[in-house]
Amino acid sequence: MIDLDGVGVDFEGVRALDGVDLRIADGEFVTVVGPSGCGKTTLLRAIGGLEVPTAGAVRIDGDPPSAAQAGARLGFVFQSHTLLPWKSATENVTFLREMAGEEPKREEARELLASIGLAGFEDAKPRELSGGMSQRVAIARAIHLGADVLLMDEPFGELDEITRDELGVEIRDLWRRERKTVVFVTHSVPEAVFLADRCVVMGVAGRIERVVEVDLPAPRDEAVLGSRAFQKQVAAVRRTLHEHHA
Ligand SMILES: Nc1ncnc2c1ncn2[C@@H]1O[C@H](COP(=O)(O)OP(=O)(O)OP(=O)(O)O)[C@@H](O)[C@H]1O
Repeated sequence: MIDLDGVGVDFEGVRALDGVDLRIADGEFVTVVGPSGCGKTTLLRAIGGLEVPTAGAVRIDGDPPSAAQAGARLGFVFQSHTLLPWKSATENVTFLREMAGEEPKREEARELLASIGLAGFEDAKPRELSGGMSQRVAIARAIHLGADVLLMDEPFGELDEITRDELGVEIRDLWRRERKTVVFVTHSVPEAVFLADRCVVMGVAGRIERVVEVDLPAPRDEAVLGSRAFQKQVAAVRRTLHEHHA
């Protein structure tokens, strides 16, 4: 359980987050959407313990995020690729555990890569991988680390729309298989709705305006993107965003 209680973050006169209350249950997929500068990244960083709140508190299973981080329970996936260029895809997945002094589990890493569409690329170097493939490696790395909370900041932001849609379907599948808790920041309303159980809509000035329960079937494929139910949910989130973005 992730628990944010009255969380505020100030940066030299800028209020990036203001009185944020949010609870995320284990195994939930929550997306955070909102206009540029509304505090999405700051919210994610506060959950991950990378930003210390100036008001309120973040708890992960009752502990501060630093405790969850120390136990390698948090996995980060960011927009730009953070792979080591001289290591293969498999080595990029295993190296964080090796750094922690563990025996590398290469077979496990290879299987994980294959399960997210990288069969045949296990030995490829990052320069041989497309942007979408690199993000798959970064996701596999977070899972291999044993993280049970995945914090994702616009991980598909630099990808073309078709790759984004494909990765969206895959990340939902992976989430259903692995039962991780996912907090996923995005600018894209359709992406936020497609992926989420709940969609946190932020407005200006670092506030949560509304949390939308996404009422779509749990297994989701590309066909969902064209459904009326999906379009209705997207419209509802857009309305909330525009109401609070005068
Ligand atoms: N380290 C920092 N120092 C000063 N101001 C900051 C810092 N980080 C963020 N801010 C400010 O806090 C506010 C929220 O920023 P944040 O990056 O969380 O927004 P965001 O919604 O993620 O934006 P975007 O979608 O453009 O990435 C912005 O006004 C930003 O300029």
